[in-house]
Amino acid sequence: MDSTEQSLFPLYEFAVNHAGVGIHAVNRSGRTVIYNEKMKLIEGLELDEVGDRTILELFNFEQEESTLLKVLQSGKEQLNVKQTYWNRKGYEITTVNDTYPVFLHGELIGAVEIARDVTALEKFVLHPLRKDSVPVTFNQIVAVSDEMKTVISTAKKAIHAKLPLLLIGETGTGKDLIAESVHNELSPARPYYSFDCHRSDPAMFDRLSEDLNTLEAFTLFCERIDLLSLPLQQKLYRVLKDMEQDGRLFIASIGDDPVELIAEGSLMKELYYFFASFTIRIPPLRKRKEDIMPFINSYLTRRKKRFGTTLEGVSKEVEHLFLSYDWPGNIRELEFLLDEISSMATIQNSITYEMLPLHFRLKVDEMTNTRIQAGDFIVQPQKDLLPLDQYLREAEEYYLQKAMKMHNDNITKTAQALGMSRQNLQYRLRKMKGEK
Ligand SMILES: Nc1ncnc2c1ncn2[C@@H]1O[C@H](COP(=O)(O)OP(=O)(O)OP(=O)(O)O)[C@@H](O)[C@H]1O
Repeated sequence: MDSTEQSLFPLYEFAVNHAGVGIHAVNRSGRTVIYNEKMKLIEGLELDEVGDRTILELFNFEQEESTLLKVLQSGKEQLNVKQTYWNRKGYEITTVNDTYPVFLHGELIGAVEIARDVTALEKFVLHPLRKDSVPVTFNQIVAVSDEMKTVISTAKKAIHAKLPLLLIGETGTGKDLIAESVHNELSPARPYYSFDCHRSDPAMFDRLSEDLNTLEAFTLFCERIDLLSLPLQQKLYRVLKDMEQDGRLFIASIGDDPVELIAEGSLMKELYYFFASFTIRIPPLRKRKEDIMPFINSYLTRRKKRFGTTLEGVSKEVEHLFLSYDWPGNIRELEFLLDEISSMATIQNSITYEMLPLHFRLKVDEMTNTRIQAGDFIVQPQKDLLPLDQYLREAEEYYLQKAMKMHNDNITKTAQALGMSRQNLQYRLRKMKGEK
């Protein structure tokens, strides 16, 4: 390297450190070599913490979740990947990342990730009812399907019983809304505490008991207790046991079947029993598609009232797509999509296919093009052969879908039948749905 190039280094360094996007570069073996100021802010780390660690040591990533590692392994760029994860301080972060492999003389020497922080934006768009600062009540919950009607009527029974309540459901199914509605129906005047287990550290448990023990009556909602480590679950259990008394209502939520969570060691049995006097299972949206259109109508009406937008409905084609799609992120995913569409709409009355964001169109196109049939795997002289990779991928997808169906979508049983770990099966299913 000549001295002119060397003299440019301080300029490069300055530019990298003052860039408005996070920049993280790793070398061929995954060790961090560049980590700029903005990345430090996004990920809540100090530079000396980054030191000489690999990214797997730095974050609570599963190996397959890190885009930097994926790019190092594949040598292919990954653009516009949305990633939500928890950094080492336990804060939830959402970024949109572009990750590139870097080659020198044709040889891969590392990878660079450029991250835009959208955490604040996500939080804002993901809680529109709270955005309106209207206290959440059962009236705001869309419940047209029989399944959701049962959820609401059971929640109302739990209010009368005044017993702890456990809400079980995938992410985005509305557990938070139900907890808040229960509280507001029972006694809106008393304090409501929502304790976000994703983001808590041991010190927060001491604060929780200090703050709450001074109060006679309150509602405490512990959100996603299954995301706490077992030692912190034990700590929470002890804090809660000390707090139990009349006038205090405890609600918790978990993201998966409790029997499975206990069996795999992610949920402490005693903590489960503490909350399980009443349990309510909120089915995923794909199992109650009757709620999709009513939710869209209620969303558009609310938006029209608030922002004077013109959108009033969706075209037949879009309705058909929405009803065929599986909504792995449940109502939250649908709401997020509607936020995206309505913020781009100008004078339209109806959401048409052309107004759907590209990422969603790609997902549904893939879904409609790849309904794989058993016959697709029969080798016939009149049919072109598929490349082996594609054939194996499609065969795997077909086989997993069948296996899941045979076991009523139960991950543990399907994984057992297929002789693989639950995590491995979940990873393959996520990959199949196109989630990163
Ligand atoms: N039945 C519903 N009616 C109206 N809005 C809903 C309904 N279900 C969910 N939502 C909306 O979807 C979003 C996600 O809901 P919520 O935060 O309650 O999900 P959650 O099950 O608690 O998810 P997580 O487990 O990720 O915390 C919220 O913005 C809420 O407004």
